Amino acid sequence: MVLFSGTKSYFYSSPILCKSTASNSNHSHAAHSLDAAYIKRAAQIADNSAGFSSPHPNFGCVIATHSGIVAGEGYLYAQGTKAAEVLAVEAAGGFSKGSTAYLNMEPGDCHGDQSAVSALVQAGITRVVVGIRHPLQHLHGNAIRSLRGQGLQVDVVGEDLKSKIMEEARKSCLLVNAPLIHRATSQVPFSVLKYAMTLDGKIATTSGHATWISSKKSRNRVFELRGRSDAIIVGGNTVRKDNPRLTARHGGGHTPIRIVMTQTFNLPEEANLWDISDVSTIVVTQRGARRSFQKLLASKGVEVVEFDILNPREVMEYFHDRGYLSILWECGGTLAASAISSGVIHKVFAFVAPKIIGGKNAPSPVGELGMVEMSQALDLIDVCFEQVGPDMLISGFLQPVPDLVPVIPSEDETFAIDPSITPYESRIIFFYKTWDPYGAFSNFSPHPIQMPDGSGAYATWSSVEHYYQAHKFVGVDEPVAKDCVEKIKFAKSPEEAARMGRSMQKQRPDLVRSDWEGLKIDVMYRALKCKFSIYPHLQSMLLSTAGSVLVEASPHDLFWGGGREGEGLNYLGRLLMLIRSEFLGECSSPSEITCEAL
Ligand SMILES: NC(=O)C1=CN([C@@H]2O[C@H](COP(=O)(O)OP(=O)(O)OC[C@H]3O[C@@H](n4cnc5c(N)ncnc54)[C@H](OP(=O)(O)O)[C@@H]3O)[C@@H](O)[C@H]2O)C=CC1
Ligand SMILES: Nc1c(N[C@@H]2O[C@H](COP(=O)(O)O)[C@@H](O)[C@H]2O)[nH]c(=O)[nH]c1=O
Repeated sequence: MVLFSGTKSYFYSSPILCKSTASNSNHSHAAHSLDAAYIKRAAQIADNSAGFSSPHPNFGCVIATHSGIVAGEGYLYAQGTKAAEVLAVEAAGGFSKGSTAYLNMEPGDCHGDQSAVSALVQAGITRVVVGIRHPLQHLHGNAIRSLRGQGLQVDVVGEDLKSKIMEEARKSCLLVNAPLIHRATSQVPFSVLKYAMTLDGKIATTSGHATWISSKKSRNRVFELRGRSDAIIVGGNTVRKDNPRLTARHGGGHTPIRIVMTQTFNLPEEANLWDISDVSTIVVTQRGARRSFQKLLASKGVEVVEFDILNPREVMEYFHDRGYLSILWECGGTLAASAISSGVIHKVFAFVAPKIIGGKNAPSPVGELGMVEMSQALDLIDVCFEQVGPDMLISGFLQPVPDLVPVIPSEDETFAIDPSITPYESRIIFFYKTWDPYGAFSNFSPHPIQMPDGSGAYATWSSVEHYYQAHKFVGVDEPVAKDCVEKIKFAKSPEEAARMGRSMQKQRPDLVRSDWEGLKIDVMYRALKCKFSIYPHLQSMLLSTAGSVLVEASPHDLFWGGGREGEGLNYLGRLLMLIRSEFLGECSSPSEITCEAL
């Protein structure tokens, strides 16, 4: 279970430290071991955010004093929350001075405010050890350069620190961000195929019955795997046979959405997956398949996305563009074979139960791959064996974690922020996720705003998203609505605020203020105006885009975003352009914004 703590402040003498101080002759070797141990520890705590930080990296930071004692730790909880380095120096307090900071990955300065770098510098850290450089080109090397420029000693594992133990430490850093590195390299989300099979290799009986093959303990483990994923995907036949729920029921943790892939759209009218009160479901299908049934599902709140060519690669490319980091495939053998053949599966988790069911036609975990000789078999890499209750869990990579040389090119071209840019130069700047070159324009960026409430008193909101989502329910005279506003206000991340606001709006439309549709643009405008007024560097970034069209590259949000093929209304982009014009003195601030005014 992932519990939010974000920071831990404690002092302990590590066993490695005892060794290192005991033997002076072996001092440099001991110091080296200490560096490796703390880099591994940084990777270990970074893993706490798996599922939450998507599609951004998992970051961990350990601060150790000159004498090798851990003074503070922190990890990035989710996108749009405080950087791991900020949390670690807060936890270490005065002990940061003269200490060493260990980072599993070079921080990425996505917002022009260098919060991680300045936290380390201001706290008086004198040395930084970096496990791996940031893999994205527009962020790669920036923080390291900046830290060195400010006089800190920066040692990068594998460059400045080389040895076998350092190689192991580096590997732990690659593994903790394997989904990110795979995603960035292959331009599809990191995909894990998970299945449960009997000892004789069956995933169901001949009749298609499959509950249960693996033990309760194994299935609990599956809930954890779900909690680390952005989405779980199954094929239409699994929906027809199993009527699954596909929820992460281990308590706490991230809640993935559910995806059904169906060519025929021959799906049941009633199914657990159509209950979207807690989690959303997206059905991806062939263009034109059973349109009337599509409408019926849409009326239940299920999202349907049509594809000209429905195959695992196209579908994964779409979810990559939608910002998904990792996907758990819990499908049967037919879809699994298709996904493996398309090259989109990166890792496999196979639960093997000590049971035999037999059956010549009972399905197996992977269908036809067209292989005829054993030499063609796919070998798993970095294989792990683990006993889970009575079952054996075998896991391994189908595709090795790519190394970071050469650097992975950024999706979007990086434009230098240049105030001399001519207003006549027209181009489109897309932004979406907070780590994009213009990611600070996203409502999920970690920039708190101060906004007046009904009585005129100012309150702080952790992000524009927190403010926007909560305002769906502001002023509604119902205790549940008031409670909802408070819960959203104190949501731990912008993503959680968004999830709470959206699901409450779906479940209890009666609690949404009656004037919301007419008001929402104005609410967003005011929040954005505040954000770009109080952060000078964000205002400069916005002004530097003068002459460019700003588009929120959300392929699914057709109101705030630009849509998949430019069919979206892009109101977020439009509001930003309006605010930019106001800052440039090209227009005055309107008293109230409506759709028509944009
Ligand atoms: N033990 C385990 O771990 C699991 C067992 N199972 C069992 O497996 C059986 C179902 O297996 P299976 O039919 O393979 O599973 P799936 O339903 O997961 O996959 C096949 C279905 O996927 C859809 N699909 C869409 N695009 C493609 C594509 N490009 N290639 C292939 N399929 C596509 C089709 O749906 P459509 O027909 O709607 O067009 C197709 O029938 C059930 O008995 C179930 O209980 C299932 C999951 C896990
Ligand atoms: N039968 C089987 C699995 N089957 C998978 O789990 C899905 C059901 O999930 P849920 O409805 O959330 O409990 C089912 O459709 C299939 O994808 N998984 C396992 O770990 N072990 C098992 O023995």
